[in-house]
Amino acid sequence: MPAAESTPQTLYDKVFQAHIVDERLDGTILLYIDRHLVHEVTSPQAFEGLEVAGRKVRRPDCTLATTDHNVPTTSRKALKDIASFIQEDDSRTQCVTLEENVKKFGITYFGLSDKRQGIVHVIGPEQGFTLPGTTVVCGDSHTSTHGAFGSLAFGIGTSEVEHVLATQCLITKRSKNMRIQVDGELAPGVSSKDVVLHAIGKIGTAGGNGAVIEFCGSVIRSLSIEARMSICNMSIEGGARAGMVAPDEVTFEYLKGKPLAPKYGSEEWERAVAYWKSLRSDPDAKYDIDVFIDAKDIIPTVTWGTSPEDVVPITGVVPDPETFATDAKKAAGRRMLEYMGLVPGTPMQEVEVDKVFIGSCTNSRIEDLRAAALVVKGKKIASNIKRALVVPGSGLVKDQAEEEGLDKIFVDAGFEWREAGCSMCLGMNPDILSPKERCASTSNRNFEGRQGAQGRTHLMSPVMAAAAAIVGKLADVRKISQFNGSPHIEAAVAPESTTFSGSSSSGKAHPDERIETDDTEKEALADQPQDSSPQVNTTVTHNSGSPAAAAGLPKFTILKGIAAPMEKANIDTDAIIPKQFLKTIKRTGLGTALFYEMRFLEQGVENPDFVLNRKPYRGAKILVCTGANFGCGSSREHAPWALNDFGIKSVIAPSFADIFFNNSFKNGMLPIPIKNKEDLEKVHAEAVAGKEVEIDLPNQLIKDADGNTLCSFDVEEFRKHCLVNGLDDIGLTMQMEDKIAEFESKMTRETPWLDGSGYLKRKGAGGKLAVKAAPVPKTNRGDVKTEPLEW
Ligand SMILES: CC(C)[C@H](C(=O)O)[C@@H](O)C(=O)O
Ligand code: SF4
Repeated sequence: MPAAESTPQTLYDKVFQAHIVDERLDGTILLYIDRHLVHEVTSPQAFEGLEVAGRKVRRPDCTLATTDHNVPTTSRKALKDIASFIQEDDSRTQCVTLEENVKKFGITYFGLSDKRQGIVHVIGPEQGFTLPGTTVVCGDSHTSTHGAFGSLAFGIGTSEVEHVLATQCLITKRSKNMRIQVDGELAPGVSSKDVVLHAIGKIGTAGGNGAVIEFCGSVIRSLSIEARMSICNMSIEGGARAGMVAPDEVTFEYLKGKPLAPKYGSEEWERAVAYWKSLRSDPDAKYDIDVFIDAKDIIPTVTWGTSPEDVVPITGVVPDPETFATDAKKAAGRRMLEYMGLVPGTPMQEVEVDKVFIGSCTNSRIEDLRAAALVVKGKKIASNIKRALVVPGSGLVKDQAEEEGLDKIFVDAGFEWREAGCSMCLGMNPDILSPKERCASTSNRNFEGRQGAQGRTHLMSPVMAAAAAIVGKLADVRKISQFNGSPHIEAAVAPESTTFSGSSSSGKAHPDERIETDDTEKEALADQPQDSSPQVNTTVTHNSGSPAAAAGLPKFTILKGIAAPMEKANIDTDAIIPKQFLKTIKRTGLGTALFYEMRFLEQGVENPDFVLNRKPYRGAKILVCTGANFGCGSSREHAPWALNDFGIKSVIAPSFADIFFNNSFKNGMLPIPIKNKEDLEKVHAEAVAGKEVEIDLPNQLIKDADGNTLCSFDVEEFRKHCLVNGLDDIGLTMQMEDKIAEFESKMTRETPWLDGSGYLKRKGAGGKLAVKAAPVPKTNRGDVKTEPLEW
């Protein structure tokens, strides 16, 4: 177990410190990853990279895969295999490719015929795969969800997925410590979703940039694990790398009997709990940013705009952009209201709704469904509601809800009761909004086009979405339901069978308890696609000759070219590349989809006003954006791939979202944060004038077309070293094999419960793994053979 440090540490410091494999003088850290979740959207290119390089998955026992984003949520009664079940070609290809990859690389996989399939952030906790004090990653921004257990959990891009698959490590830096303390008591009808929406409204979508947020205070302590997950889930919407809650009795109680947690009552369980109890911030620990929220200031909250920070209490009105602080904010506000079809001053409760979506990794767990069912019970959805969907987060949640009779309550009220998946949260599957349709949604992002092109999303809690379905407008749930306290706290307890009409509750406390621990390995392996199985579409092949996979990273030294100006703040990765283009299994060819919604009018006609459609910006190599928080939202590496493919190799902006920033470097691109307004304005002016700009990375200078220096910039030494030399950091990390193996031996001694104690036993625990024997990379993605032993 990690030794106690003398200086007071935060929860984040403790977990981070315990996972350091190696640290360079410049603060670059090789961090060990305990748990890796994999889904079909962000993994195909990573597996392809492994294959091309002849690398293996280092820790199949610590890797868990499922399909969630692309899967239809219609009945699976007729399911034979995924290849025949998914109609849409690209969605099918991604899912089939994942099945091929899990088979090829020996990874535990929950497919559509497995009750444990579901949204990746629902199934990890449900299985006890997520444990306190662990590092958890996934190629998905909402990995922050798992921080509710006191784990350090964060989203990564596809290149990092490949890095973790190959090395079980990541190259990273320390984050800042941020604390959000919520004290007091939640008022009746106020959910944990309201807490997090309120917090994001307060700090803004860039408020947590570069930081890990620890949520604490009496309100957080009073919440169930599921309610804490909803809060940590949306830390990413507050710009943070991760969100964490210190593990406590509530956490331990949740983990009892989970298939992949240490066996309850065993000596290992006792050891684990003793360690988990040490994972709380020391009394004098210092935070870089402190935020206090009084619970009495939180009432049911909804969003009005197209960014999660655009929140308003349900009792409020649509804000007037003319009252906003700056011209840029006024302009952004006007655009949002136009997009959302809203008029300033309209009471929020007068806004009519077309569709209702209860689901997503934020709010699709059993307590969410129980809470929404309490509101809906015995009522009917309003006649203007075109569709109301309830999409459980996993097959096990669905089963549990059905045992409690919740499905009947929803169906009787007019809701559709669906199968597990991401569904209308981002509409990569058939569940989408039509243009201009307005949705009351329990998901986490209200970006333009998120739930369907031109769709209008209002974020809210499950009980508020249920109320909107009943009233037909955004509604204050407190007016139609009686609450004794926070809905989440009430719903944490399984109802008696009499509580819900039609319930046949068997008294089982939690969905996953239905799987006998002894059978877990058998069950997991039973769902692995078999070699002879017709469900693997053999027409899907890995193109090992793919130029993208084999081309390597070009060296970045001097970049000179046209710079395109942009002014908008919070340009999210959904805007950089919308969801319909994520269904590729390649890294290339995405340039045509770049800024798709802004760049093209209806029917693919170019928007003549969009900067990249104008001369000379069609050939831009650089983007200069004066708005902050560029690349926020999803972890999709498709965003830098699209920029790169278009020809843009560097983005200059006041600040960047963390995952986009990382992803850019992994593709040989240079994101340059320039905080100094005057400096940024000088570069922006050159861009507006349509002149060339020169970026000199070795000297860290930005110059005008005549070679005059406009400003200097900062870049981390290690990142610069990799860019200038075109280095493949996977190869560099693999040269650290001895240190990684030594670290793993230590972990096996100190935290043995993390060694794949569940479905797949670790092969050769404590020793060196197959990675040493892997053939020398065929790829030239970096000069791994000639570089010194340094990373
Ligand atoms: C597809 C994936 C990269 C993405 C994410 O990272 O968040 C998705 O889950 C989303 O919610 O936009
Ligand atoms: S945010 Fe939505 S799309 Fe992304 S993982 Fe969660 S449910 Fe899936």
